[in-house]
Amino acid sequence: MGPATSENHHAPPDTKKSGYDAPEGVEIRGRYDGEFAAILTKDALQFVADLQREFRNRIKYAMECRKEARRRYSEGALPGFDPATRCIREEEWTCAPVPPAVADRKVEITGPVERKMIINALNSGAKVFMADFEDALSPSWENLMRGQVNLKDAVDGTITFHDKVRNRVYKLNNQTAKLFVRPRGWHLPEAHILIDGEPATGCLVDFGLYFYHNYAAFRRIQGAGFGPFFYLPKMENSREAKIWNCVFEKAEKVAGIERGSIRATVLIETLPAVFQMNEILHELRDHSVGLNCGRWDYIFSYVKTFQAHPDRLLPDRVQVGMTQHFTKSYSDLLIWTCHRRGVHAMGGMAAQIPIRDDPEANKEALELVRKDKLREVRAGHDGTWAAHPGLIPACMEVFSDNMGNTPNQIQSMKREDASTITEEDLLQRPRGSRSLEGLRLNTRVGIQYLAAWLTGTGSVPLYNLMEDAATAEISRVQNWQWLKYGVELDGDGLGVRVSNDLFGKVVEEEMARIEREVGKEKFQRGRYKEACKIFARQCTAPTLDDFLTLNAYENIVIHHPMGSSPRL
Ligand SMILES: CC(=O)SCCNC(=O)CCNC(=O)[C@H](O)C(C)(C)COP(=O)(O)OP(=O)(O)OC[C@H]1O[C@@H](n2cnc3c(N)ncnc32)[C@H](O)[C@@H]1OP(=O)(O)O
Ligand SMILES: O=CC(=O)O
Ligand SMILES: [Mg+2]
Repeated sequence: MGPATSENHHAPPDTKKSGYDAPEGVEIRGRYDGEFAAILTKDALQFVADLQREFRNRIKYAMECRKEARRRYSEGALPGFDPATRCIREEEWTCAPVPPAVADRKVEITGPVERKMIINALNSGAKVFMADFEDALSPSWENLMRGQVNLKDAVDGTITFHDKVRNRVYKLNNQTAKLFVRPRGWHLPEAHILIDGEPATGCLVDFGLYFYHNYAAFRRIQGAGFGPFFYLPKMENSREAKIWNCVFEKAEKVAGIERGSIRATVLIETLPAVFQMNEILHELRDHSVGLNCGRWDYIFSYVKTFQAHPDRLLPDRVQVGMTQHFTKSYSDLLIWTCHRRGVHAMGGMAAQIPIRDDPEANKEALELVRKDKLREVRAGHDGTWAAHPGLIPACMEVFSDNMGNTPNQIQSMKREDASTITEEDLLQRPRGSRSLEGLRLNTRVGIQYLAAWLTGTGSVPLYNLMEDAATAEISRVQNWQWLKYGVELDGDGLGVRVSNDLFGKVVEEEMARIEREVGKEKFQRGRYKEACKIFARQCTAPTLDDFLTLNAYENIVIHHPMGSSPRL
């Protein structure tokens, strides 16, 4: 279901039509709901509009710079350290001290801003809950606005949920995880909110509404005078971090709270950003609580950055883990950089999740998670991510056993040995083989993920692994890369070359397999055919789409009143 199209994207605001009381120049095209109206107040929307108006040109310029960098990489240039910012990398400086409320971040659970999951995550025993508007959330109007309602109730401590089928009421424990919120990346628009006739920037909507409604309660209840806390995704350059820093400063000024109250952890999850870690921390030095190894988007970004480099093709997705030389170098350099600057170096997400119906497989999955966490804590990471509450005891045990009573390893694991890591280390080609089974799995996973995303679910269990937008991206771009360069699949001894014909056959067979696996009824009810069309188009596109979610976004936009869509 796509939006109806119209040329009328500079129409004046009409609050009578939308039902919302929007300020001058702001138009709401999303469905009216009384609960949403309590979030989309005139003052909150004015705050978002002020952010949009002040920063829109800088955001557009930053997105142009991304394109320009991509053009250079496609002409053969390699990403690397910027000679112009050498002094930032070489001089001694530190970020503002870590707020006591988040000194200990040994295990952080992540999940979409869904009501029951928020309660479960906050009660999970993790130190932090990263509430996600990005990789784990399908950004439909309903999900985004419900997410804001849920977060407000969570910060206020009043959130409850009644599971009518199981007659179970969920509410918060006395002790809960500290809340971090991850807004969308800079690239995603919010098509249901127009500001001066243009779709708003998605992350300014997520940040602005959440900050506006929650900063005071958060600082009182959660942050011990600091906060709110954020995770910032998918940045490529310190220029983008500087915009966030200015957004934070403006928000602090408007709210009348001390500069440096807001704190954020930046995900280093693009290849260009690994060369900018000092610069990113420097821009955010009064607002930083560290960096995080967003490994899945990082692998996706490796393919995207090298889309025109046939000598840098990825092996099967399952073979690209954190023990490859390029990913190990990235994690080691991140730890050294963060600890030198006095902030947390957070680990990332192992994709395994509990397997309920197979104790032996469950044991193996848990063992893989333990192994991954042991590698992280021994390397010097201060904490890690868990996708599921069932993994928290094991992750916590590994980190606690290896860190003793200290809340973090910022002082004890300096990792100065990592200072010798070079550009070559960070770019080294991943090793492994490619197989037809890899192509099949990418296809099966990509289509099923997209089908879930189109129906409003942004993170799903598939074949006993967590799949979200970042992991699905790897499936998509890997297929694209293999098709583009007609690679030979030699991993299973078949030696066939990937071609449009082969891919067409694989898509057909995998769709039949998906239908068998999910059942005819679910297959018919779901959006599998639509997902298949989008996924196949993305894999065979002559030029690589920047983001799966950006490309597919118009399929989840629903405007009210209908027939009045802006151009994205
Ligand atoms: C690359 C990245 O960006 S990683 C970060 C983004 N990705 C994520 O955050 C993924 C988060 N995890 C999830 O969404 C889910 O765990 C999935 C989709 C992987 C698995 O979901 P399911 O198979 O439905 O989980 P399962 O049925 O085992 O859930 C059991 C219980 O745990 C809860 N649960 C599962 N995962 C989470 C979570 N991450 N947070 C809170 N509660 C959770 C469920 O709500 C359910 O609760 P209930 O027993 O009260 O009903
Ligand atoms: O956001 C995390 C990632 O791995 O991507
Ligand atoms: Mg990510």
